[in-house]
Amino acid sequence: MSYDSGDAEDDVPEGIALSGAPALAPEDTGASGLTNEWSGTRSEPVPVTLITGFLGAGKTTLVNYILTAKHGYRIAVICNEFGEEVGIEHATLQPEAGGAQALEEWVELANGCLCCSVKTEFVQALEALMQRRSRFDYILIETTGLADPGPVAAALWADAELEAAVGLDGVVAVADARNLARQLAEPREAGAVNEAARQLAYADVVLLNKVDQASEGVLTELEARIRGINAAAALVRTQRCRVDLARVLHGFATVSVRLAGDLCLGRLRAWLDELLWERGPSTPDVLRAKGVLAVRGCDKRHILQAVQELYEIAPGPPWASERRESRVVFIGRRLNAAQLRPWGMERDRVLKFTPEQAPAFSASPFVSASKDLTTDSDNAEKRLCVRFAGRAASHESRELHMLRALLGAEVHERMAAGSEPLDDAALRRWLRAWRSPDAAAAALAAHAAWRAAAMPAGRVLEEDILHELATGKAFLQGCDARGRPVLAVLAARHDMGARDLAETRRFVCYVLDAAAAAADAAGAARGTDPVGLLCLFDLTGLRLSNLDVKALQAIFELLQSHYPERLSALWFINAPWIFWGVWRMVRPFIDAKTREKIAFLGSARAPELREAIPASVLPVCYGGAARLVPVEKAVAAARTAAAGAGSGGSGGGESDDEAHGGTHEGRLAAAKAALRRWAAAGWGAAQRPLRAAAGSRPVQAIRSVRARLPAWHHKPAELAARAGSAIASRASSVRSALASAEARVGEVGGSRGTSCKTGGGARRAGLLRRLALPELLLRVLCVVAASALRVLLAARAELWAALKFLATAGPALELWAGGPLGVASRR
Ligand SMILES: Nc1nc2c(ncn2[C@@H]2O[C@H](COP(=O)(O)OP(=O)(O)OP(=O)(O)O)[C@@H](O)[C@H]2O)c(=O)[nH]1
Repeated sequence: MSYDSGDAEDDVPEGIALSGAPALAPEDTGASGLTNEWSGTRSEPVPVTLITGFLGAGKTTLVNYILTAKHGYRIAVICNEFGEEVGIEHATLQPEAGGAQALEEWVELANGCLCCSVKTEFVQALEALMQRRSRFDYILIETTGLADPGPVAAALWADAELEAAVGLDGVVAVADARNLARQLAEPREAGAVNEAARQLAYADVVLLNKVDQASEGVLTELEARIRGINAAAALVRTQRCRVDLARVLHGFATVSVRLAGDLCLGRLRAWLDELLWERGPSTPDVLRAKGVLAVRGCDKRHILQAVQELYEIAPGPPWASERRESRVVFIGRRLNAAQLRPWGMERDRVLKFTPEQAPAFSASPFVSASKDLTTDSDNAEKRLCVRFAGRAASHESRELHMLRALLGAEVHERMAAGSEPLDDAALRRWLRAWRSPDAAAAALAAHAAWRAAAMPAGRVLEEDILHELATGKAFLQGCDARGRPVLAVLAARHDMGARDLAETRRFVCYVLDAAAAAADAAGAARGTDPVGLLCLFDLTGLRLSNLDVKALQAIFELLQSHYPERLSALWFINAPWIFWGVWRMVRPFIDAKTREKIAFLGSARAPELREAIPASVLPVCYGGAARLVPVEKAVAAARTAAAGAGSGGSGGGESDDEAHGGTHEGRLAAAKAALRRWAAAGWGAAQRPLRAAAGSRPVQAIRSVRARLPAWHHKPAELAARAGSAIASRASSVRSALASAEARVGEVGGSRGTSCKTGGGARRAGLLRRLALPELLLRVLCVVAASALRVLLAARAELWAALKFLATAGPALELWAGGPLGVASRR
């Protein structure tokens, strides 16, 4: 559809839409109800409709129907057959019924399924087809009954050239009313979702076909099941796939609009907001708009770029001597004269449209997003985002849909129980990490099972990570300039000899859960998806005893398997030379995507830190003004805030100290804190004497101490102040345990024989501790060895000369000595 300009531009009334594709008269509207609005301009993308459906559902019947209906399109069909039956589909076309009149190209792909084994051939076939682009207006792809439409649709985006040449117009799933229930019930291996469900999940339109073969009751039931799998798809009952083709083939139209004179930018924006955001079944569906604008009071041209709902208006080069006018091309569906004319014909509407007339739009967050983008016209990254956001969004929503359909109710329940509800943002993270709905669904199911087993309480309890918390090595600050929660880890406070790897893993989960919750809260406050976290892994003062390959591997393994896309950046700070050996061992276990997020900063005062993190969040040790916030304190504060919000603020006031102070529990806990203080050298050291003191029930004794140590044990100052009186009053048993433990410490000393650890672990720990002591010596030795090597290398020329001299002087010396040297010397 287009509006023609006539011959002379000057004859054109101001604001009339001009040029474009040859128009079809209303009579060209076929019985199908479809109006051909395809402009035929060669550079525009060809719409592609993917027809999917289980075996025998009626896909070929639909293709036949489309080819024989009156719609004016010239159609290319790519047909995928399974096995060797090439030619059968083509033969089933019905020329006697006027069939194939619209058929311009027929490509068959055989010996495999489009979504897997012949994907490459599919892309090649499509590319070859595009060489003959002028012969057709539309492409239909009929998949095999077993194909998964996801990978086929994704293949259209596989290659930049193809992406520009074709556009996925829609996915149509044909469902067989007679057999669908049975097809959906077919079990698949390892809980996989069967093909029929996949096809429905991916569809934009579902044709519930063969309605003549099912009762009304069955049809209603099937409709409910289809809605359960894909509520967003249009659902149409059909017999022999006879459907209003406007619901299946949409087609794109191109309308060019020209407007002489200057535009008021604010009012144009208001109009665009309405056009792009207020979409309805009968309003224009603009997929793309681009053009040049003459803006009132500005000597520069303005460039309009719009992709689906997002648009950008950026200043371009200045106007020269040519006439100032605006020209815009709209590409989309349902672009007709009546609805697009306001922009062109009713210039008054654009020019006289007051901002008050559009209050609904100004409240829209998207409007402000658009405005943000327009203010930063030089930002190429943003512009790129705008350009591709629309297409990416539709692809992603399709995949989200699929992922939701693939996940069972059990996974949803488990995730909710594990304090990880599967909202859209969470699903998007898993999709981005695993790249396909299938892989994401499998990973999510495994994750939900892991989390249910690892955290039966739904979260890591502080009492299960007491030793790790006591080290005081993890801190959760506020958010950086990009809204990323900042996590700081002081690696020098990690003691490999004293840690228990299982507890360290729990601790990592605790910290990541806290950071993830902070990211979610920040996202919710902004009204956007949460962003990832920025982790500062500070290696300042690292010693051999802090080097823990397994713990580092555990961090990356957990991040990759259970916290996908939660990490935005990981900055190692001040890595000393001893770290590089460990890094070399850990690096192969880190996937490429995570590796890209890692950077090494040479100093705690690196400017990157101050650039990325506001001073109010950046700890003092990195040049900021903030205090380090221990992660458990951040968690407690978040919980108090949540409890306050939940109970109107009444329940959040009581601190842990107050809760425990004065009670038996409080005093006992204080006594344990004294134990902790006494055993400040590490939990491992505390366990040994305690075990000895507890006599025959060491495990129970240790458990009871661990269980009773409250989360607030990390406040040594307060606890130490109370410990004396508490021990004196009620906790006599603990005191005696302490006394005997202290006595025992003298006897046992560093005895490894009484360690709670397994023999191998304890020996390693002891070895490392011993290694840690002569660390300086080791460093000196290394330096000496390196210097010696350097001297040897530098003196190699002299050495070589000396050897040559010996070789030549040897015979002379022999002569002088009266025989071989050896003989001479023996004599
Ligand atoms: N009764 C009835 N039969 C139908 C209907 N639609 C299609 N059929 C018949 O169902 C059979 C299978 O239809 P096709 O269009 O070949 O199905 P298909 O999905 O292409 O089959 P495959 O290519 O094998 O996956 C044919 O005999 C059609 O005539 C319908 O609405 N009612």
